[in-house]
Amino acid sequence: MKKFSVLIAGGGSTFTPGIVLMLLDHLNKFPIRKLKLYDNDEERQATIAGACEIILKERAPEIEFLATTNPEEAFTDVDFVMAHIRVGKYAMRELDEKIPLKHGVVGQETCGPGGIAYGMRSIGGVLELIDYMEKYSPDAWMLNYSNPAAIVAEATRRLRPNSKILNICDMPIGIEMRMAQILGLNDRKEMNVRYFGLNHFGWWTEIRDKDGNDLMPKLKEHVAKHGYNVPNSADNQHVDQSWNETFLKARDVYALDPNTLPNTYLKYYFFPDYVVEHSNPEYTRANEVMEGREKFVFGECRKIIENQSTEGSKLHIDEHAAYIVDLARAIAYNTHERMLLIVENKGSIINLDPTAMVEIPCIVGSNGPEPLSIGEIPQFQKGLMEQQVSVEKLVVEAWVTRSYQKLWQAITLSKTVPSAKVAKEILDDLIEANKDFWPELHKDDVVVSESF
Ligand SMILES: NC(=O)c1ccc[n+]([C@@H]2O[C@H](COP(=O)([O-])OP(=O)(O)OC[C@H]3O[C@@H](n4cnc5c(N)ncnc54)[C@H](O)[C@@H]3O)[C@@H](O)[C@H]2O)c1
Ligand SMILES: O=P(O)(O)OC[C@H]1O[C@H](O[C@H]2[C@H](O)[C@@H](O)[C@@H](O)O[C@@H]2CO)[C@H](O)[C@@H](O)[C@@H]1O
Ligand SMILES: [Mn+2]
Repeated sequence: MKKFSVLIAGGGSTFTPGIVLMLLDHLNKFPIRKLKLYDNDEERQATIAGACEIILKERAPEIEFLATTNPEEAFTDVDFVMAHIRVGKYAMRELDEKIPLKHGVVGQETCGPGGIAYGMRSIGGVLELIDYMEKYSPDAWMLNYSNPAAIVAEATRRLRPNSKILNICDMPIGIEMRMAQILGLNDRKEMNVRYFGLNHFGWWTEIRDKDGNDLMPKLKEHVAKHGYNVPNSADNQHVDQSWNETFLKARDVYALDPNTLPNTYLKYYFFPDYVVEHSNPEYTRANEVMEGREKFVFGECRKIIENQSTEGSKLHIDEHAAYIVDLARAIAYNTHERMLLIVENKGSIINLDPTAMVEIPCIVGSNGPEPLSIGEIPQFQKGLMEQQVSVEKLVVEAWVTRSYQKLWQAITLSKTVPSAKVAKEILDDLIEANKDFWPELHKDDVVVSESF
């Protein structure tokens, strides 16, 4: 069996140790000969890499390991790049969340103005990774889950149309694992799903068991009462109260269209007033993550390095992340696995822009994804999606043309923002905060108005 060389780009990520443990747990399905970590922050990556090296020595000493900040070393002789970078790190996530909130607008990592700000930072970072991959390992595939995946996907569609990048999100997987628990199934793979939308903006339209029985009625009954909250959840990723609130709020999101089951992220678009009322502008999700997951993961890695052993380590496998192995296997072994990916519409949704990047089921094989046909979508979703697709396209247009005007339009168009005036105030604050990361925007086409 061929063994693969894998590069994790964003090696210093809080998710890296969980993903490395997951890869080691799946070596029988996806054998690895070389595992490399790449990051542009040497110090941050060193802690994670120090621990990963010991984990590998203990569990799979035959795998060659390297951590580097040198792109040539990192990207040479690689079959798969697993990309999870966060340009600007948590310090910038905190501002993405707090700046809009200061203006009474949803402050969220990937939705609304925060997601737009993050997108303006991520585009350059992900393009850089693609260029390194194509230069040093032109046959490699990039499995990208760097956020905001919707904007990153639109940018790569437009600026690197022939690149071998697959954009994927684990939110539907996390929700499907909860659905399986609600239904009393052992595995989400016992369900066949139909789903359509954009990243962090979608709906399940059909869920059946392997015999074709409709599972939606039982799920709807649960979601109408409890959202996606499940007693004694096996989910070890979402212990924070804010996530439980998000899973519960899905019952109100569901009420908007009881024909479908929603992605949890829709709460930011349907109930922005509720979200703002329930946010603390001084303490957001970024603060929770910095005090929670980041401290925990880096603390555990330091202990492993200090003890030169993983004995007693509380780091756990990120079982959610097994979807990355499914995706790599689909490419490597032509498995034709059916997976939700973010791909160019190209007529899959008949009544939507063919160039929109949509999240839909695809059959994945060695040549990449073959999107399934979705057909016509209802007016409600069509209206919402057209608005959100336009936001995402305008952000990429703003980045490409360095246009303040386009970015102002993008923020104004977001369903989370009440007016062009508020959009402009948020934009001006975001520009100041992001001056080390965004391209400089020109105001050539901006008309100065004193009337608002
Ligand atoms: N698609 C999904 O469903 C999904 C799920 C979980 C996390 N994520 C994403 O994964 C990423 C990592 O999340 P995290 O919370 O662990 O963040 P993190 O800040 O802990 O890690 C990100 C790492 O990327 C590095 N980095 C930033 N810019 C870089 C560049 N240009 N080149 C190389 N490295 C760079 C940083 O130094 C940092 O070590 C984020 O983009 C997050 O949104 C996506
Ligand atoms: O607020 P965070 O950093 O905890 O989470 C933000 C991410 O949330 C989703 O990813 C979840 C995923 O749904 C779940 O299955 C598990 O793996 O944990 C992830 C992180 O908590 C979302 O899909 C990502 O895009 C977000 O970055
Ligand atoms: Mn996601």
